[in-house]
Amino acid sequence: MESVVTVKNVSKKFHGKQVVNHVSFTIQKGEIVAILGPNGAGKTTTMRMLLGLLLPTTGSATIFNSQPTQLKVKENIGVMLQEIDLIDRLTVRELIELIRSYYASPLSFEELVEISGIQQETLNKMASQLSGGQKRRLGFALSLAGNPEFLVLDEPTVGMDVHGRSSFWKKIRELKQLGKTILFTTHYLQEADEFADRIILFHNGKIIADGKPNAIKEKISFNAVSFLLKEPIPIDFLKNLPSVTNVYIQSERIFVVSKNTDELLRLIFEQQLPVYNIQIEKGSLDDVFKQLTSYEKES
Ligand SMILES: Nc1ncnc2c1ncn2[C@@H]1O[C@H](COP(=O)(O)OP(=O)(O)OP(=O)(O)O)[C@@H](O)[C@H]1O
Repeated sequence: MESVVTVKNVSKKFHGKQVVNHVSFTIQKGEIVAILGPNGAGKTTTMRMLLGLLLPTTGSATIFNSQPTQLKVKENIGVMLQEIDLIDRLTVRELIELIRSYYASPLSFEELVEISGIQQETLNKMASQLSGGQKRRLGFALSLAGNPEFLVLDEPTVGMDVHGRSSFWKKIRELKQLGKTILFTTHYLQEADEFADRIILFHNGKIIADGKPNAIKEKISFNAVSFLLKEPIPIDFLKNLPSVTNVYIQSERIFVVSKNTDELLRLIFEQQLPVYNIQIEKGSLDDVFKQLTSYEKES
């Protein structure tokens, strides 16, 4: 198998604070990989180090076995960051043509408009006056201008409406069929689950899971009993019950994560805990993500 990306033991400290902590992964040709994690998990920082936009404190990152800053690498990757810098006083049409002109074998103007879903009436608008969703489409078109082998997309669908998202993912699938390698970050767990071949889950600057969406869900899925309280119960009391691995709160509902929910239910009834509206929860990736985010709020 041919590696497109190799990240080895990469760390980053900002003002003494470790935001990426010894991260390593490789990406093979043709893979679609999602980097998923709560706000501040270190996803964008890792992506910026991978692209050579930020120097790692330790470790190294290569693309096509070369430094990411080398021209031959840059020519072969398409990048769409969260903020796109748009040159003032250029229309969408002019901007696409300008970026195309930097490449020896660019995709045709028509192909870029078609793939990115930019509407004809948008082409003559000033690029700086586009809506959030239109800017993402333009960013997508610009990232594809050089017909790259490797695409790096930071939160690609933010600001897109439902129709925009579904046509975007349809195009990503077509690009995969052409053998392209794609790395994207997302906050939409469903998108990662549905469209990625593999998910790398980040938390607190570390990779906490890496694998196929199903395997990840299996690995980190959990069962919980959730309920509302008639009167307060100390969180520590719940945390110390047998089989309980975590307790967290969402909108007044207490979630008690347990390896054995039958046993937990028995204890709740036996000890006549002051709870009502009891539910059994089967954890999904979404729940795990919320759980991670709630850890963050606690810390
Ligand atoms: N240039 C910087 N200087 C100082 N701290 C930074 C800098 N860039 C990022 N950070 C901090 O590093 C941590 C990780 O940020 P990063 O943007 O990589 O997270 P993320 O997982 O991409 O989050 P989000 O989903 O919110 O974009 C955060 O605490 C952030 O405040």
